[in-house]
Order: sequence, then structure tokens, then C-alpha cells
Amino acid sequence: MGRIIVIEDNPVFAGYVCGLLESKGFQSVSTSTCNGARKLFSKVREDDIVLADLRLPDGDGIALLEELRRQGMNNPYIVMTDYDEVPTAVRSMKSGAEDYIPKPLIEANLFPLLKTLQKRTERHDTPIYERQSAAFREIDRRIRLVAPTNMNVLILGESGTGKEHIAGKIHARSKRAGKPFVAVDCGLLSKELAASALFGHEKGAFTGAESKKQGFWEEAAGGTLFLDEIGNLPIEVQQMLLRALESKMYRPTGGSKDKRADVRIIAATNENLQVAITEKRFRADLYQRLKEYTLHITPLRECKEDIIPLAEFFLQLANEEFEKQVKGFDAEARKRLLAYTWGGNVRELKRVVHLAVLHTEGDTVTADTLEFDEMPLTSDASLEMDDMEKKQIIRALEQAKGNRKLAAALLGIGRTTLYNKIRLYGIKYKE
Ligand SMILES: Nc1ncnc2c1ncn2[C@@H]1O[C@H](COP(=O)(O)OP(=O)(O)OP(=O)(O)O)[C@@H](O)[C@H]1O
Repeated sequence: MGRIIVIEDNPVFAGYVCGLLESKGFQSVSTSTCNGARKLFSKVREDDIVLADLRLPDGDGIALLEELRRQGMNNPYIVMTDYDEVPTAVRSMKSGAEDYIPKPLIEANLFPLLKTLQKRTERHDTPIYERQSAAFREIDRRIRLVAPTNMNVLILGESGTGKEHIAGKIHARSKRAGKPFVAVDCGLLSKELAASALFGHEKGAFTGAESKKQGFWEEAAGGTLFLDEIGNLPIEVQQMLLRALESKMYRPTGGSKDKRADVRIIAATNENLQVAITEKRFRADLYQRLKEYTLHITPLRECKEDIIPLAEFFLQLANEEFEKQVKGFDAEARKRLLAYTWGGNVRELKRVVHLAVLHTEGDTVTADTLEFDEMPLTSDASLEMDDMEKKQIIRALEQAKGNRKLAAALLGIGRTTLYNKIRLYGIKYKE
């Protein structure tokens, strides 16, 4: 996880912000001057986020932002303002700042914003744990089948389930592995600039197009283009994407000739594209093209066998980062990890463990250091859920007259998952 670079000349406010960040498990470095910021920028990592004051003793936050962008660094940049500086802050957004936060509102606004930005800066080289649950072994089998083909793949699953790294895995196991893997978050493409971001533009194609630029499609030539949050792709660009998928031909904005590049598309979404089609936000013909092969990624709460191994994996990563030697989770902490619903999936588990390790003083993580995003289910509620699931399984077995294969099909789960659940709930039903 990257650091937060705090640039603030008021030592009391800087101390307050760094303290807040630390309490939420963020690592911060701070400086009070533009010169100090330049030194930090010279060693900036791509997953660092900048939080800068506007007025500094030797310059201002907007000039620093422009310098950082000139160095080719796209790190998220948040401006902290006093109330009377809002017009200047708006100017900072035009120079590429992500957002501005009035200083008195920092505590309430900073963390939701950091959470969103961190998703964007997640490093793509973070170590990955090979999940062993039945659901993931099946996903892995399907990945192995489809990876060597040229089929477009649509990955469906809730946010944080690992769709992006699964796309990376498909590419790594494909014949295109030596060629580029380009990941694009369609949610971040503006309606106006999406076409040129994807397919490039010629010099002078629009105001601000000072030179010719290649788009993501060309960047991915011979390799794979991963289109995350595909449901957010502006409708105007969907027709162009469809044409490029069908004929491999595309035309850069402002260009007079078509270009050609062979690209495999992997798209992902956590929204129901069929609803988007009915609402006329997504083209049905593009959807058909994208889903030549579909992978459904199971939410973490349905892969309980993965929770503790993943938590232990993240504990080791956090140990390395914080130079600690926390050995594991006590019984109550494990129980809570298993009972929680994990709306944010693996991303949330990673964050919860990261923070817990930071707060752990002994050698074992205890339940009181686990800070979940939502209120955890009380153990009564989670027992109720288990009870409901157990009843559903028994009903399906009754309907299928004990035939496990049929019962699994009725429940919409794999046979191995059904066997695991029968064992977990101690269900006795003759085959
Ligand atoms: N098996 C795994 N081992 C280690 N880390 C994982 C694993 N699966 C997911 N993660 C981590 O969880 C986070 C979310 O993963 P990823 O971005 O792939 O999810 P996503 O489904 O694409 O999310 P979104 O829909 O929000 O874009 C990342 O930090 C990723 O490194």
C-alpha cells in the first residue's frame, strides 16, 4: 500500500493529519515546503497519494501539482483548502487534482476519498495468494481452458473479488503473455475524452490536443486490453469498440485513415449489464461480443474456506511492511473474520488485516483490532443465516431425492461446494 505525502506548513495541522492517517493504518511522510515536496517527489512511488496545502512558504500547491504532472507522474493529488480558497481550489482541479477538501472537513471527507483513490493506485505487482476453495479451483480450471484461446472474456463479480488480477492471470497464461497487458478503468474515462483515450487522436483534433497520441488500443497491440467497469463506458464510444472488436479496425479522433491492431479484450463489471441494456445505457450487440466466454467470480462470503488462508497471507504482507512479527489470529478474531459478510470482498479483508496488524502490540491479532466497514452480523444473525442455508440444502436434497448432482444444480452451486457444505453443517441424507 502506498504512502500519503502530506505537504502542509502549519506544524499543528500537519501533525493532526498525520495522526489521523496513522490511526487508520496509512503510512505518511510530511514536509512543510515546496522544496521538501520536490525531494519527496523525486522518489515518489506510483501508489503514493499526495495531500497538499495550497499556500506554502516557498510557492503553492498548484505549481507543485503541475511539476509532478510534468515529470509524467499521475499520482492522485488532493488539495486542502481554507474556506476562502475555493475558487483557487477549483483551478487546481483543472490542473489535474482529484479533489479538494476544506480543512475543517478533513476528518469526515478524507478517508472515503482515500479509499476510492487507493483502488486506482493499487499496485499490479502485489503478491497473489492461490485460493484453494472449491469455487476458486473451478475458476482456475476455466481460466486454464480459456487463456490460450483468442476469445474475449467477460468477468462478472462484486467489487474487490479479484477480477483485475484474474484478467492478468488469463493474459499471463495466454499466447500473448510476452506482449502488453493494458488495464483501463472505464469509470474514469470522461464522456468527451473516452474515444481519444481508447483509440488515440491526431494533433489538433480538439482544443488541448497539442500532439498526436496513441490510445490504449494501440498500446495493447498484440496483447490484451483489460476494460474494467465496462458498464461505465460512454454509449458514444461503445459503437467504436464494437467495430474494433469485429474488424480490429479503428480510427483515431481527428484522423482520416483507419488503423489496425490485433487486441484481445477482457472486460469486467460488477453491475448487471442486462439492466444497463434495458435502460439503453449499454449496447446489446457489444454485450454479445464481449461475453464470448463468461467467468463468474464468487463473493468472499461464499468461499469461507478462503477467508483464514487469505487473512494469514495478508498478515505476512503487513508484517513485512510494518517490520512486525505478528504470528496469527486468536480464536475470537478468527470467528469474527469467518462470520462477517465481506461486502468489500478481498479488498476489504486486505485492509482489515493490514490495519489490525498495525494495531497489534502482542504477537496475536485479537478481535478488538478488527475494524470492519459495515456492522458485523451478531453471532445470532450469522447463525440464522447458516440455519437458512442448511434448510435450503436439505430441501434441495429432498427435491432431488438425495441425488447430489441434481441438488447442487437446484442450488446453483458446484457439486464440491455442496459436499463441503453437507460436511460443514453435518447434514445426514442418504444418496
Ligand atoms: N487471491 C488474492 N491474493 C492476494 N490479493 C488479492 C487476491 N484477490 C484479490 N486480491 C487483492 O484484492 C484487491 C482487489 O482486487 P481486484 O482489484 O482484482 O478486484 P476487482 O474485482 O477488480 O475490484 P473492482 O471491481 O472494485 O475493480 C487488490 O488489492 C488485490 O491485490
